[in-house]
Amino acid sequence: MHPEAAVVVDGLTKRYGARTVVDDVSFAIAQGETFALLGPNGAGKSTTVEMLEGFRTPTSGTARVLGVDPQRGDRGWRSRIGVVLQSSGQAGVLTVREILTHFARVFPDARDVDETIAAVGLTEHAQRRVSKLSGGQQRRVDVALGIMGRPEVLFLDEPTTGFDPQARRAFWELIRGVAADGTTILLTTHYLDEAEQLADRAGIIAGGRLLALDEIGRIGGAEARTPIVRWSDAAGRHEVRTTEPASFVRGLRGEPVDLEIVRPSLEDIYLSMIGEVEVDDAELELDEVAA
Ligand SMILES: Nc1ncnc2c1ncn2[C@@H]1O[C@H](COP(=O)(O)OP(=O)(O)OP(=O)(O)O)[C@@H](O)[C@H]1O
Repeated sequence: MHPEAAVVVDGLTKRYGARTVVDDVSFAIAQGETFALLGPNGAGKSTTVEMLEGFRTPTSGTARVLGVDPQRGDRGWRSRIGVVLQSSGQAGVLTVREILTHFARVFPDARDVDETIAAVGLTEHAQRRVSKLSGGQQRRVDVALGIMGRPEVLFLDEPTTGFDPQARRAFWELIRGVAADGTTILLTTHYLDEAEQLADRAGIIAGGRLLALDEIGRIGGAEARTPIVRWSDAAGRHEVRTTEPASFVRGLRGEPVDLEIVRPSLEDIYLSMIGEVEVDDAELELDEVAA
């Protein structure tokens, strides 16, 4: 179906009892592509990623990573995959260099330990115990471990949670470098600017269902990105959506107060999509209560 794709997900579904947390999700990620999975808390992002990593068993549907069913991935397959889980469980008593040196031995073609430490900005802390690092610094250790084995496919589950803005930008640079080397990346994040900075394409998931799947600049379609003109006058605040904002503004009389032209951001589009699902779910719950 997608002979060249690094990741193929087809009808992937995960149920816990009567609850469907991933609901018939399908997408493919081409080799070398960076793909972002976006969605609110509890949407099913981590569950999807963990099925691709082979850590959870799908209820139905199929997943292939580098052509292999993750449930059947052997050590050879695993050495081609890099994983940064949502929550880390690093051995705190080891120093940054010790833990990376230890993991470097596991991979057939590991990166140089000190280069990797430098890439994640931890050179100054290389001799410190991981338990003594800040949350954001510990997260960088997780990222270092994820890229250590030069993976062909890298899974990053909320990699920059707890990073300060400077560290986040440094991380983006690092990931751009990893992507430029040809690595396929699946990223989950709550930071829409992070997705815009890094991803070629994105999927938006809510309530386990994939709501949108497109190039990052096209999510929501052209309609959703139509510019908005806002201004005030004696009658109040006005808002008009138009594909020709300049002509529209020229047609306004006098000097409109607080005039602005905005192009809806990915965040605006995302929030309106998620809002619709939440309204649907709320209606469903009300129906259930009424029934
Ligand atoms: N082992 C489990 N048993 C039952 N329900 C589970 C289990 N693991 C996850 N869930 C539920 O599945 C849903 C999806 O969880 P998941 O962690 O995939 O969401 P997420 O999109 O990654 O959210 P977040 O952004 O908060 O990390 C949640 O409602 C969660 O409570």
